[in-house]
Parts: sequence; C-alpha cells; structure tokens
Amino acid sequence: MDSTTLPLWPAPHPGAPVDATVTVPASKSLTNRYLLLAALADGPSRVRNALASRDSDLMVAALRALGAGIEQVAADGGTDLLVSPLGTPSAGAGGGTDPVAIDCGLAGTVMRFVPPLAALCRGTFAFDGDPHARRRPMAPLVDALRQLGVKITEHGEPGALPFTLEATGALEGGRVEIDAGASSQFVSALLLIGPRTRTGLELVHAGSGVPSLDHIRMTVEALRGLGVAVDDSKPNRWRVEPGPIAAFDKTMEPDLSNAGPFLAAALATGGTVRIPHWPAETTQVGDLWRSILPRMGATVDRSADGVLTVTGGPAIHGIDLADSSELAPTVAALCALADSPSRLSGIAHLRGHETDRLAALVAEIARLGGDAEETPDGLLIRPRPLHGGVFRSYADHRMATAGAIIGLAVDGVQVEDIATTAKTMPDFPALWTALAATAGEA
Ligand SMILES: O=C(O)C1=C[C@@H](OP(=O)(O)O)[C@@H](O)[C@H](O)C1
Ligand SMILES: C=C(OP(=O)(O)O)C(=O)O
Repeated sequence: MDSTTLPLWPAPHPGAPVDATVTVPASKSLTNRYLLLAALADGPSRVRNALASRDSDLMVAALRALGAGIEQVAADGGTDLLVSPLGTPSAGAGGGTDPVAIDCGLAGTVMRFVPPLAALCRGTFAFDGDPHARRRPMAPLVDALRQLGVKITEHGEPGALPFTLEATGALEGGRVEIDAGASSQFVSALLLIGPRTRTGLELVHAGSGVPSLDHIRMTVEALRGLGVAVDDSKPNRWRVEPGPIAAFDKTMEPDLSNAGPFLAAALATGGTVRIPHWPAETTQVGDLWRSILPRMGATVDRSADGVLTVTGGPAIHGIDLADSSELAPTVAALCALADSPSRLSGIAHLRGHETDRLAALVAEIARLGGDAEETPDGLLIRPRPLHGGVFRSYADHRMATAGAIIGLAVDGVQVEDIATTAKTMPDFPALWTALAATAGEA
C-alpha cells in the first residue's frame, strides 16, 4: 500500500555522478549539550555556529522557560547564541503556581537532558512532546530522578511522557543506579547536571551494554573541557565531582552524522562529495564515515585544511558493521544498493528512536522491492533490484534522508514528509536538490 496523507517529495534522480561541495550545519548533539552547559555555567557563554533546527529551537525554548537568557546574534555565515546562565539554581522560572510547560517535540536530547536540569530549579515543570515522543523510553531517567529525591507524576504510560516534575531548588546528588540499555542519553543527561549537585554524582549502569558510547564520551569530554572532574575509568560507572562549569566561547563542529547522507550520495551515484570544516579530532560518531565508507567501496581523504572528500567506486559493497548508532539508517540505505549482503548489529535500541527504525527500514526497503530482515539486534540486508515507489518517513528525519539516498540510484522514489528533516537540518531539501543538480556538470 502506497497511500499516505502526508506530502510526497520526488527524490532527485540525476542519473549521473554528483560532484559537489556541501557545507553541513552544526551538530545537534554538540549544540544541545553546550546550550545546556551554558545554562549551568558560572558566567555568560557564547555558542558559535549554533545549529538552527527544530531540536535546537526546542532546547532554546526549554532553557528560556527554566530562566536562562538566550540571545541570537548574526555572525560570519551563521548564528551565534549568547547564553546567560540560570544563575543560582533556584533562579528557575518555575516559582509560580502554574506548571512551566516544556515541549520536547521528538528531541531525545530535550526529553532526556532537560528534566534533570529542571530538577535543579524550583517549581513544577510539565514535560510533553509529539505523539511519537510518548513512545520513546524514559523510565530509567524517571527512576534516576526519583532516586535523587525528585517528585515525578506520570500522566500517561508509566515511565513515559507526559509527566510533571516538582523541584525544590537543589539536588543533593549521590549514587544512582539505572539500566541505560535503551539509550546513552540517560547517562549523558545525568552526567551533564552532575557537577551542579551538592555532592556530585556516582552513576552506575546495571544491565547489558550501553548503546552509543561515543555520545557518552562526547558528554564526558565536554564536561572535562569546562573544568569538571569526571572519572570514567571503569566500565558502566561514572563519577562526576561537584563544582563550577566554566563559562565558554566555543564554535560548534558540522554535524558529521548529517554529513552522512551527502557522503553516501558519492557512493550512490559513483561521484564525489566534499565536506569542508571536517574536524581533525572529534567526539562525534559521524567521524566513523572515514572508516565505514572505504569498506563499502569508496575512497576517502581528509586534506590538511579539513576538507573531507569521498569518491564512490563502480559498485557499493555490503558491510558487516556493529554499533553504528545514529548512522545506521544511512548505512542501511547504502546496503540496500549494495552488490553483496550486509549485517548491521548492536543496534536493538534503534527500536526506541524517533520511530522503530529497524521495523521502518525493513518495511520501506521491502516496499521498493528490496530484501531486508530484522534480527534481535539489527538488520540483514541482501542485494535485490529496487524499483520506484513511496518511501515512508514515520516522522523520522533519518528515514527521510535514507529514502533520498535510495532515490539517487533508483528512479521514481517519492519520500513522504521530507519536511521532517527540519528536526536537525531544515535546509536538507534545498541542499539535496543542489547536490543532485551537480550531476553531469563536471
Ligand atoms: O546524546 C546524543 O546527542 C545522542 C545520543 C544517541 O542516542 P541513543 O543512545 O538513544 O542512540 C544518538 O542516537 C542520538 O541521535 C543523539
Ligand atoms: C536518535 C536520534 O535523535 P534523538 O536526539 O532525538 O535521540 C537521531 O538523531 O538519530
């Protein structure tokens, strides 16, 4: 069934290799971490080249609702955000009798990172989000906040949005034990506010593996860079010392995960894509493109001045890849175009992302004639010729971009609700159309 009431976007199908240079907007994960850290810092901070997207707008709105001052200033080729911190934790905006409403949209970084911050303020805070957000796992975070003495009342399913949080103006801290198997964001959320608790935080993960460990490293490195002592020397245990978070002036890196679809375009068309400002060192998981794409048949080079160049070969090869985290939908799109089978493993938690990504990828690859299958912790994708049709996005930006990648190689793909890419990259349709327009120009 191809019926949908959402707009369909005819994915560009150039029929020739692209040859493009694409400037990718800033990282969602870095922007939303540094915005939150700025709200807790010991003075005003400047977040340079901040991402402007739905997820970052929701973070800005949430921090303002808690009492932070955030001012936008135009800067060279982008926007900087000047952040005045919450001040003392009790300066939160929730002092009145009405709950302060916080809209999380579908942003994991807002629904997981902001409740612990609100717990440091004084007042009542009502958290909710999109219909899909109410299905995303929240129970370990609710549980952790209760262990820290915060009163939370759920209004829907237990351990899910919507809920109300009552905060008294400070957190003592101490030992917290959770099962973070469903999302690394539970760990990051607690570590980020750890230094502003009275005695610091000892966080223990009890369960099987924590996913997306790169994102936890990003949190730990961001905290250390602002003078916070974090001990992560033992697996599944983190200790954050109490103390100030230094105010800062930092430039956000391009979003290397969102660079993925553009780099994938080089493979899907046998062309070349260049991304400027690729960091020499980074905590972003998207730096893995430099090792993943050569295994799939591309050549990858980063020049001394930070331009990453990817050139596709005559064919895309399948891959056996573990723990690809938020890169998985992009990798899966390439696997659907590959000449040999692929196995993606270690990504069971993608079932709790913007949508159940494993089920969604299997359904949409199959809708275009492909051969994909779910495993307990990932996907098997086998070569089979694809045909045009509707590729549904399930309100998931990475599903929409996966459909666009397949559309480069397969004529007649229509991506449902391409506007959902505004979650992290509002310019995606325009950037993609410009990329496709370079085909055959060289
Ligand atoms: O902390 C972050 O910025 C993120 C952590 C990861 O979440 P999960 O651990 O839930 O995969 C990642 O997938 C998400 O896109 C962003
Ligand atoms: C899982 C993702 O997002 P979120 O930050 O909402 O968890 C993602 O961007 O792939």
